[in-house]
Amino acid sequence: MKLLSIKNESVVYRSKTKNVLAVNNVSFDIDKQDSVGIVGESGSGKSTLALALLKLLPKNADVTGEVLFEDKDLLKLSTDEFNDLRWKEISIVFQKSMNSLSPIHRIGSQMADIYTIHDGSADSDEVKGKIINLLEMVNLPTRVYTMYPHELSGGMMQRVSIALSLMHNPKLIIMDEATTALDVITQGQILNEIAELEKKLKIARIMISHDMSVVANTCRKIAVMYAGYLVEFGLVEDVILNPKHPYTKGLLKSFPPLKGEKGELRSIPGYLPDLSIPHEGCIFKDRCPQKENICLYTAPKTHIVENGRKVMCNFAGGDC
Ligand SMILES: Nc1ncnc2c1ncn2[C@@H]1O[C@H](COP(=O)(O)OP(=O)(O)OP(=O)(O)O)[C@@H](O)[C@H]1O
Repeated sequence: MKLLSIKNESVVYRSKTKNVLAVNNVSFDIDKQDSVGIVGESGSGKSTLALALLKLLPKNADVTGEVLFEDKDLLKLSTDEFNDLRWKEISIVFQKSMNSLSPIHRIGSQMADIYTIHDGSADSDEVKGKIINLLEMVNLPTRVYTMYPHELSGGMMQRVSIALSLMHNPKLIIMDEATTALDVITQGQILNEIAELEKKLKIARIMISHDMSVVANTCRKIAVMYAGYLVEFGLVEDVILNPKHPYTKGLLKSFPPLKGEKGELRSIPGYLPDLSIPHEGCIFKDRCPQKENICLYTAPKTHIVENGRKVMCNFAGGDC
């Protein structure tokens, strides 16, 4: 059953000197309890896409399209209507979410304050019980309740951020590079915990990551973004085992393989194009090892190939 449907979402950052088309006509759906990882190199529009869903973009960003969450178009909600929904229905964890906490107040009291903003009816014992339960859920000891932010390690801090995001039982959680800054062991532990919590709490997840292997190991579907476009979307096993877009193929070669022999890693030559300059033909043409003349002048359509998989390439074939 569909939870979120992103339809033709575009985001332009406007300034006096230029307009940056950071997200270009992106569409995909997320089912209830589904998990979608968004990958792509730095500057490809991953965070902009996700922040637009939560109305967290700066004022110079113009968002168009539709974002249907259940039946509500998030882009049309008033600020009050949206504030009601944020944390209760959709929440987000950033790489450094904990930086927004006060260094001079204990974790427990800050979590309680955040809890009561959205549910003023709960009494203080009830709130404390709920918070200690949340801390346990993310494998933190009860003593964290009385600790200050500076007393926690990076992994503990991200666990507190995850506990905060789960506070009001959201249906969707967005993780924007939430475990990137952690060491590999802590990252692995937290990702496993998240997978278990999702099953238990029936939550869907959007996971933004530079790291293909993190997405491959923790998500059911993958969305590959390049220069603001969704160039490939599908089930992780389909996309990883049989990538169809040349950018996805390049991206996969630049990460160690998940299984089997470790081959030579190759980065994709060239750079992202300047997103403030209109382009002709395929956006990936300057870096594409498979380009043909058609790619120089014809913008590729998004083809639907199999299992709801989408590929935006002139040579993807299938129905469009
Ligand atoms: N506030 C802003 N004003 C103008 N341009 C912006 C703004 N924020 C982002 N951009 C531009 O939008 C494009 C997409 O940026 P975005 O941060 O969404 O990419 P990303 O894939 O999430 O990158 P990263 O992985 O580095 O976070 C980039 O060209 C970026 O320079």
